[in-house]
Amino acid sequence: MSSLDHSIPVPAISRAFEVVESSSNNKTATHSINVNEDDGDGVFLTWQDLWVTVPDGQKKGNRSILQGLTGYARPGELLAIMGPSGCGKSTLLDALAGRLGSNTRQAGEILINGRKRALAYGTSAYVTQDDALITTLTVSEAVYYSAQLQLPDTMTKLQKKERAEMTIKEMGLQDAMNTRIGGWGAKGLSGGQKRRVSICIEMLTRPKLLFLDEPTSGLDSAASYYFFALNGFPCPTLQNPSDHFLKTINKDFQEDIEEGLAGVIPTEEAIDILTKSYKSSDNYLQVRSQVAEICKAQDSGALEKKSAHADFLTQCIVLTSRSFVNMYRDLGYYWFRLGVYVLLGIGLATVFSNLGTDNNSIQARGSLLMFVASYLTFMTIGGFPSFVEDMKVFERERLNGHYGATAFVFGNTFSALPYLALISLIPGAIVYYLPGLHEGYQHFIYFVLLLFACMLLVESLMMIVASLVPNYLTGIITGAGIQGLMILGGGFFRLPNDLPHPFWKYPLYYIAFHKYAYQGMFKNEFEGLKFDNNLDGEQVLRDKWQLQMGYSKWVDLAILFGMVVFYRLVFLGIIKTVEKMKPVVKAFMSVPMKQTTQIMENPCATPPQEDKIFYQ
Ligand SMILES: Nc1ncnc2c1ncn2[C@@H]1O[C@H](COP(=O)(O)OP(=O)(O)OP(=O)(O)O)[C@@H](O)[C@H]1O
Repeated sequence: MSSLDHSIPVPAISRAFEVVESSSNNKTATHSINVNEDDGDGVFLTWQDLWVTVPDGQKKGNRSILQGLTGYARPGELLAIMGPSGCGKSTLLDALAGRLGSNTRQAGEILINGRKRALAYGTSAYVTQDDALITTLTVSEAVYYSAQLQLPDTMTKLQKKERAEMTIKEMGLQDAMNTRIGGWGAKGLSGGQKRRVSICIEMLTRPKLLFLDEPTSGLDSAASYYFFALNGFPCPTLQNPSDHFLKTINKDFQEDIEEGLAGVIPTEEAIDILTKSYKSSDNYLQVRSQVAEICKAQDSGALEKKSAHADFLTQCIVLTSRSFVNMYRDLGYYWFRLGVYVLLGIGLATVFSNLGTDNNSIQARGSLLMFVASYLTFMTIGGFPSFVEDMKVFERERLNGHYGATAFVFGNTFSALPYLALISLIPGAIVYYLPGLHEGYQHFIYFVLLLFACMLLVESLMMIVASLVPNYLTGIITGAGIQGLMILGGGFFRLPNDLPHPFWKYPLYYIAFHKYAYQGMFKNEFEGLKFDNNLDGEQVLRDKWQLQMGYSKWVDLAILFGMVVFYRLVFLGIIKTVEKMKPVVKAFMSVPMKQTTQIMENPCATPPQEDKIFYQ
């Protein structure tokens, strides 16, 4: 049996509890590290004199979040970290898991089995505070899709399904298996159940080391009880020990506490007493000697390399299928847009009814086509919130190494194609046939293909925006702003020869996809048409719309599809670059601490050692 099997159910997270060391701020923490039972090749994690600082915007120096922490976690143990909000629990967990933000500086030593090394895929897993889950999936779907992605292809589909079901049961979620996770606007699982789904997904590979940021837990802390009692802060009878300890060291509500909750000693003083006492206690010495012992004993300890996850093709297929189901169930992704497009199509058809072939119809046809190529495609930004949600799930799964960025881009692109085809075809047919645009099914097919390419392009553009600005409001404004500029420079509102040369003509007119969309649509519409006074369509294209007539409408369409590929590659490039740059920025930021200005929050804190190595 895998070592993990003993520690799966969530209640186990709150059963064992040990404070290894309080920080120099004297704040213990509530997050947990679950280290699995030793089966001979378990993971020993030690950290010594761990410092993390961030730039302090106001004081132009650095602010220490963690100050000289030392501790250890052994296989088969569950370690919970407690403390008031904002004291640095997540930061400690991030530092131990090698996930600190790029603006942080880290010093100290974090060792795995006595050595500085990165954890191989499947050896550790991290469950963050936010449950970034696909809300439209049921529990069993979410876990099974994840099993297909994470588990190697040497396992059959049935085995993966069994592993998923077993893990769901181990997490006590069997009654909610067919319940959708739910989110905004659609209640599904409770907050605690969502946490368990997140944990369940990370348990699938049976990691040896599990980092849990705020699992639901009540704490049992006999050890800490005596820690505190000896220093003059005994836990009153009938009071939850963990509540008492947190109240004692919580500076945020100091006044209330001083008014009688914790006695007469001010919080700062209490923290000071506890810090000094801890630093001179046997416990502290024991922790340090334990760390030294572990490092010595495990110095040559090999870390088993876990088997690989599903191969690239499986990842692409599973991600496409998962994304397809999500898009189908998420009304905001395409269905709502389809409804609005149909209404707009009917609106356009009535405004531009009976176009005819008189000279007035030239302007009317141009305006109708421009509206379709610009405004209908512009509305694709309505799907932005769904893209952002997708990106959040991707980021979580990517950080945990579930699959590669290329597979994600592949899945996201291919799952969207059928929906985009549908929302191009149905409203496209209404807009095309009701007003009476150029007769002939070949013209209609071209029109729909071009609309499809434009929709795909705007989606690709918005994915790029989502990867750079993962915030609904700023993302939508950014996307709208970029498209607004492109529409202006596309050669309709100001004809190509009249566009001011700097910026608008060179380069914007040639970069904006609207140029190719207008040109393709206009050629498709006007070529072959005859208007009153024997005016032919080609003449209109050349003289009125100032189009470049040296190449066919199919070239415009090909350029648009080429742009789609280019945009998607840019999207992939951004994701990969951000991933690659993060460790570089982190390494750059991780300069020895003595070179930085310390803003010491606690006078008892010992300064960090200059020659410590930084953990990645
Ligand atoms: N990358 C960062 N840049 C700037 N400040 C940071 C960064 N990471 C953490 N902090 C700050 O460090 C402090 C500790 O944050 P952290 O999230 O570790 O606290 P926490 O104990 O986990 O809190 P909570 O229990 O509320 O989640 C906070 O004041 C936070 O604003």
